[in-house]
Amino acid sequence: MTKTHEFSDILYEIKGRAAWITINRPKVYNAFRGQTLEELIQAFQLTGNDKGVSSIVLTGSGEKAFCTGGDQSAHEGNYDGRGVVGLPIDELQGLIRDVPKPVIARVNGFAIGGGHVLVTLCDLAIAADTAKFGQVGPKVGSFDAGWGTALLARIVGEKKAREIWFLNETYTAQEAVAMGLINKAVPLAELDAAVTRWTDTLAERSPTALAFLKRSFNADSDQIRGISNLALHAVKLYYATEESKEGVNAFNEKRKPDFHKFVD
Ligand SMILES: CC(C)(COP(=O)(O)OP(=O)(O)OC[C@H]1O[C@@H](n2cnc3c(N)ncnc32)[C@H](O)[C@@H]1OP(=O)(O)O)[C@@H](O)C(=O)NCCC(=O)NCCSC(=O)c1cc(O)c2ccccc2c1O
Repeated sequence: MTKTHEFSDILYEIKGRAAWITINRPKVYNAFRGQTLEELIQAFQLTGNDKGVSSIVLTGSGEKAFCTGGDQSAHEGNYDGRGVVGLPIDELQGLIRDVPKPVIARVNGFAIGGGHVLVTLCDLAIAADTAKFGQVGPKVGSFDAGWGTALLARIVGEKKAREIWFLNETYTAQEAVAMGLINKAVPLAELDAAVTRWTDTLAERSPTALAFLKRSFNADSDQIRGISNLALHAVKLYYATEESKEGVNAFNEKRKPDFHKFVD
């Protein structure tokens, strides 16, 4: 059975025992603005309370992007919504951790910036072999530290995590499997079938056992929440600087940033 709910920036569908949450802003490569995060938060709350749902699939619409993080066209010193930096991103990230059901990232294209952090936070991740992964913070005047750095380091190792954040290269789906960031890469045409195999399997498992297992994994890394919170307030201060604004402006003007004129 497929049930749907009405949103503007996302799609929310129940397929069998799985909730599929799709960021639906393909023109900006599924970047999120304040409204997108409000809707994602609502959708995760809906699924959390739905006893008929065994697992949650988070994805992006189209074939270009899973999610490219904050919408840079809605970023003027701060983003356009509520919360510390104009995005209630800490609430969404907390919900992905706290919802007592496995969350699967279905990575259909670029997972960049805040989109990369979402993949890091999801319990499982499966990607099309065309997907690309990477961090851009120091290129665009931002950083999403805490879950984005410390949890990433637990997953891929310290050296790799530092490489990802400092050099801002993009990585293929195969490379993401090799570093442990995602579980599996499959041809794009087989992505939905592969995700559905996992959601069908999860639907056969004991929901209570899954919930306790998720909580047990979380308990071991939950102090990272404090680092994330601290970093979010640090980013707010950073966004007020000309150095950060140079990164956002350069991305929107499609040019290379020149950060050194602000720090030399
Ligand atoms: C994803 C890319 C590597 C793709 O590059 P490519 O060259 O293939 O394509 P284009 O660059 O031309 O992009 C196509 C098209 O999409 C638009 N677009 C892509 N990403 C965004 C975006 N994030 N916001 C707005 N628009 C976007 C692009 O402008 C093009 O539109 P046209 O109309 O010209 O066709 C590359 O696009 C890329 O690197 N994108 C990422 C850009 C980025 O800066 N992302 C935000 C990083 S910061 C962040 O995500 C973030 C989020 C948080 O929630 C935080 C919370 C707390 C602290 C920090 C946070 C934070 O840093």
